[in-house]
Amino acid sequence: MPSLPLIDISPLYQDDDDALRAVAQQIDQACREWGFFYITGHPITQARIDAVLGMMKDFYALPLQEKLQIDITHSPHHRGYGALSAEQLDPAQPGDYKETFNMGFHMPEDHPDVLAGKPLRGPNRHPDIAGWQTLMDHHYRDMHALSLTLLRALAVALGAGKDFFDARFHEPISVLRTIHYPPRPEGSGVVPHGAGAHTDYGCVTLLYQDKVGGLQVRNAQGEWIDAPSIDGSFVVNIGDMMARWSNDRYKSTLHRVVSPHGADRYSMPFFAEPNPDTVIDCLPGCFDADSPPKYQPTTCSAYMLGRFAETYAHRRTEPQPAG
Ligand SMILES: O=C(O)CCC(=O)C(=O)O
Ligand SMILES: [Fe+2]
Repeated sequence: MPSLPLIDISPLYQDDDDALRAVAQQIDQACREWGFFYITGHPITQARIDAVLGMMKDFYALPLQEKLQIDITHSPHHRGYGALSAEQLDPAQPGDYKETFNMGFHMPEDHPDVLAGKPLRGPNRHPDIAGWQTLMDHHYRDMHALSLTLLRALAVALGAGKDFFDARFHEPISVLRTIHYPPRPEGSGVVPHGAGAHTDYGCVTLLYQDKVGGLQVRNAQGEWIDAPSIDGSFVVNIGDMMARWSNDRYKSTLHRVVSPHGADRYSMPFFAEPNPDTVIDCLPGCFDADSPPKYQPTTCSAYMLGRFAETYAHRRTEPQPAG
């Protein structure tokens, strides 16, 4: 069975347009066929990943009451700690057997957008662990930079001009998330879902996963294939907003996480999502008379809020922030 493509993106750091086009061509093919691929040759070091993993293990080991000090269900900006079952990625299944920490693009309480109640804008909420905030802020900035490097290649691949996404991502609502999947409870006969089958909502996701395994991707034949961890890589996948932007030229592919057996699993997706007012409309090179635009234009924030309401129970009942 063919496995997911692996692309070395180091040529993107050469400041050479031919090298950019060569990588863009490989990414284009991977996004049309799979919507999923691995990248190597990126600048995030193993030492950084290990530092973040160490911090997150300390955080998840805290008593629940302490983690709930930054409960995401009390955050209009969707930041902080999500307890087991807070998210239900597959609405046909029970809540996901995982706990999470979400952070985004930090905006202080007195920022005009926050005062105006713009959705998904606000300050991050961090646990009180020495060194946590400095490390996570640093990692968020580096993952944002990596996502922009990839988005330049995607823009070239889509014929949009290499800077197309830069202006749309200068104050993004991208989310850095850490996830802990506890070992599944044995003996009850019920196997919980680590993460139910879903597509991601944003543009691209860059995922670090540890060696435990469990990520599965649905291929074009409808079969679930394993996407195991590969040393030094991130798994990259296209989200629904990019599928809309590209008129489904690029696939937003179903994936899920099988709850681990007898081991804790840790992962870290970075969801690249543009500035909230960005209009998501079919790109000029992605439609013609034979294949007209399939989707109505929307904005990034309208789209995201709609999707969160489908997967977080507390977001269906709470009034949504205006804006
Ligand atoms: O933890 C993983 O490997 C994948 C998580 C995921 O798909 C998500 O959070 O959207
Ligand atoms: Fe996902």
